[in-house]
Amino acid sequence: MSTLLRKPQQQNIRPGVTLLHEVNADHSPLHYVGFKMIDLEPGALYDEVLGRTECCIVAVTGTITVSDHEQTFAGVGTRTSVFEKKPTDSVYISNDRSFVVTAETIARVALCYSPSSVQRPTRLIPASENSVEHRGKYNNQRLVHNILPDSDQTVNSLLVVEVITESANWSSYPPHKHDVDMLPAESLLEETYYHEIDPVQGFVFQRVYTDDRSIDETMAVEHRNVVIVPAGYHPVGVPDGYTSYYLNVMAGPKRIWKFHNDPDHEWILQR
Ligand SMILES: O=C(O)C[C@@H](O)[C@H](O)C(=O)CO
Repeated sequence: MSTLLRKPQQQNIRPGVTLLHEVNADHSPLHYVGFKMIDLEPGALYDEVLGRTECCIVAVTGTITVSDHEQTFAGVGTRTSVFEKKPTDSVYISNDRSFVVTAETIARVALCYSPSSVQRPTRLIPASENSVEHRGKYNNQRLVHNILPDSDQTVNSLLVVEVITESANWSSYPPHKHDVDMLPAESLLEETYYHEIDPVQGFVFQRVYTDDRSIDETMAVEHRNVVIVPAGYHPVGVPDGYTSYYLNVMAGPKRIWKFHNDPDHEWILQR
């Protein structure tokens, strides 16, 4: 049985609010990354008091209002499906603040957390600020929406990115890792993958493995599953006929994404 694959739970935590995933230091091997996925009915309300963690609230689908009790952002969210392949809006809330999310429509909301002690301003991250990249060639093509890339210096630890991989393509490939704090060669970043698949009965494969194979899990990942990457390489393969979406949350001791390709497979890039 996999220790890194999480299936969605259906826990009703407030009226109209369903918790699908909760990944934190109590329930996972991760120390720097926390993650929740919640589904909201129209009008439903989710609130939270942040301790020593910062939070990026991603309107994955639907439209929400987000308030930190000082500023309120209405109409947050741009799409009804992640497979519309356009960026969405997010809101950054710093540590030692509280927030409330209210659903204007049916909504899927990702809450991405990392430990933080220095307060930063609350910030709307509009879809228009996401840099969009088309990466890879041959059967290695994917579309990337950078929500909080390492070039954005307005937050303390969090890195957040969305990736859409077309049918019969690979992403996070050739396999790369970022699990050693050895800059400038490599940074240490833990990571979570929240997956969606179109159509929903599909699956993708994700392997998480280290050089010494102390971690080596190959998972059949279904719609709305989460994969935890405490360390190691973490490529994703998408079967023919299906499109993959995932939302990555990364954090570590230093806020820089410096990865190391698996030397056995780096030749892929030379073609
Ligand atoms: O380029 C990709 O295929 C996406 C990955 O880089 C993904 O965001 C990741 O693995 C981050 O470490």
